[in-house]
Amino acid sequence: MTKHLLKSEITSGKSLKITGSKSESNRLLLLQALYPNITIENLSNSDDSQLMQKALAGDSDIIDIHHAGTAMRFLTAYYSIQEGRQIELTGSSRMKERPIEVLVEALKSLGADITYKENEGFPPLRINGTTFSKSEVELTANVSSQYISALLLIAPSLKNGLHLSLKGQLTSVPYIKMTLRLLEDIGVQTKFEGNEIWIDHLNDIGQSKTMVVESDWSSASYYYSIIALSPVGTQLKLSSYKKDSLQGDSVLSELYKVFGVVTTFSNHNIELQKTSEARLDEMVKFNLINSPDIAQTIAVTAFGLGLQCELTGLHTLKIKETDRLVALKTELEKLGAAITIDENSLRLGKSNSEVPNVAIDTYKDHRMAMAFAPLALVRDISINEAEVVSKSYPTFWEDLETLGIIVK
Ligand SMILES: O=C(O)C1=C[C@@H](OP(=O)(O)O)[C@@H](O)[C@H](O)C1
Ligand SMILES: C=C(OP(=O)(O)O)C(=O)O
Repeated sequence: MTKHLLKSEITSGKSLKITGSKSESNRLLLLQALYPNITIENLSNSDDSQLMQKALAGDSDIIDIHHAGTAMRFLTAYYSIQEGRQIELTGSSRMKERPIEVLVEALKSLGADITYKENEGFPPLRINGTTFSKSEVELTANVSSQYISALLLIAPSLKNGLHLSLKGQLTSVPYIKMTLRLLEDIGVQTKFEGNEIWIDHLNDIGQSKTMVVESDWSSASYYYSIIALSPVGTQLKLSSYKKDSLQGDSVLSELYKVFGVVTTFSNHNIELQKTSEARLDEMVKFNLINSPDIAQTIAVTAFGLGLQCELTGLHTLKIKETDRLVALKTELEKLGAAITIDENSLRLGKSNSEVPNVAIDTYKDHRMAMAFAPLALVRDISINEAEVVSKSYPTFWEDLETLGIIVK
């Protein structure tokens, strides 16, 4: 379905409650399956978290996790240690193109029994659950941090815990730290020094423990963009957020200052306010190696404001829901932007922003749809296959309408 967004202003002073973090939720769901005394509050209502929850609750021997990357990686590790259980883990056609070899080889070196059903190095996988014989593992850390988090999540269930040696440059480090913080919160001893991580065994977590998921910062990015593209003085409140976040994307509160957006934390809310115009002569430069999921939002904000920008640290973008570098270039160019990309970066030059009637293609990528929607603050814009947003944020379009954006 295509959504047509008419050029609109939002009503200042509104509040929205954003669903729980998909990353925290998927980690906690896996930990809950291993340690049933965990109760989760503010769980994400995203498709990805529902798929994860359904997989863990069922006893099917074929599990299809569709488009959910974290679920694919975390469940690969989980089923590897479910002794006696034999499953096939599969996903969407795009999932079958997203590499998983680094994780599978690491698990196999620990004793896992996993085979590739179609192409070497890619889902679908056949997993025969077993008991691991080893507790030391080495793996490449520059492809996806999800492989590392997957191993960390099952590590306390292993008889002797786990020692991981990470090779190469680490990518998406805040997601590794999020996993470690959640493990610590349920009572697991962890140590992360240089490129080495040690996780102790934990038999059970004792008394029941309630874990409250903070709302999703990646979802908040679209509102940072909306406020950045709004007139000075416009305000918006989002809940439930905290200053000491586990989510690396909370760096938004710093990064968006350059676009004139100031964040105030109070009482589990963040208030975003546009306080000044962004300077048109400034080239915005960010390295997003720690927060790859907000690259699309930032590129589109800069374009909407008529700013030039240079984003680096983007080498993981090409193996996400789509090749996000190519998708951004193609769609921003339709709007008149001057874009160059390479393996690791994107440069937005001076653009011709007078192009009328553009429909943005989303390539089955929720973040393509949501990143381009804020352009409705400065122009009419259509978004194709708009339903893709449900991967992480099912009520996105309704929430935009609540703010006053006209969506048809
Ligand atoms: O662990 C996680 O929850 C995630 C890690 C990141 O992936 P990479 O480590 O592959 O960059 C991020 O892009 C993804 O949306 C969620
Ligand atoms: C990359 C993402 O998710 P995943 O890797 O879990 O599919 C995302 O949500 O932007």
